Amino acid sequence: MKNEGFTLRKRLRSFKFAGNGIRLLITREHNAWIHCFAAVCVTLAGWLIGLSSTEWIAIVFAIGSVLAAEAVNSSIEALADLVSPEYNEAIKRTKDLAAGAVLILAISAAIVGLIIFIPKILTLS
Ligand SMILES: Nc1ncnc2c1ncn2[C@@H]1O[C@H](COP(=O)(O)OP(=O)(O)OP(=O)(O)O)[C@@H](O)[C@H]1O
Repeated sequence: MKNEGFTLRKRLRSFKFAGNGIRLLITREHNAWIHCFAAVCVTLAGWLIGLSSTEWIAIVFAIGSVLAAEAVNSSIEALADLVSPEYNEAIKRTKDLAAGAVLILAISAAIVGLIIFIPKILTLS
């Protein structure tokens, strides 16, 4: 918490906390399960169909962006629930905006997937 000096040990500890955040996302957040399932399906499809390096870069960024947004959304929800468990208009706006950010990235990721996969699927048939 305090701004103490730089040490490698503390930086490594930060990685451990971040890893715990990823573990919480994957084990506790139901929406993240859906994103992970979609990510596994897209990765398998990409592997079977055969994607170029550029296409993999787009897919990896799309998957990473959605999961990262879901993690931020979940952390905002957790904080909001702590600050105001009772109904509050500002909390509603905050949660809806955070959820909207996830939806924007999920739609963008779906469009990226369609742009990459549709031409390949059409040439298969
Ligand atoms: N304290 C609150 N005050 C006002 N509105 C709230 C409050 N808590 C939740 N909401 C409304 O309910 C919606 C869903 O909130 P919730 O925290 O259940 O998120 P969720 O998207 O269902 O996430 P999860 O499925 O991970 O629990 C919010 O987007 C918001 O519109």
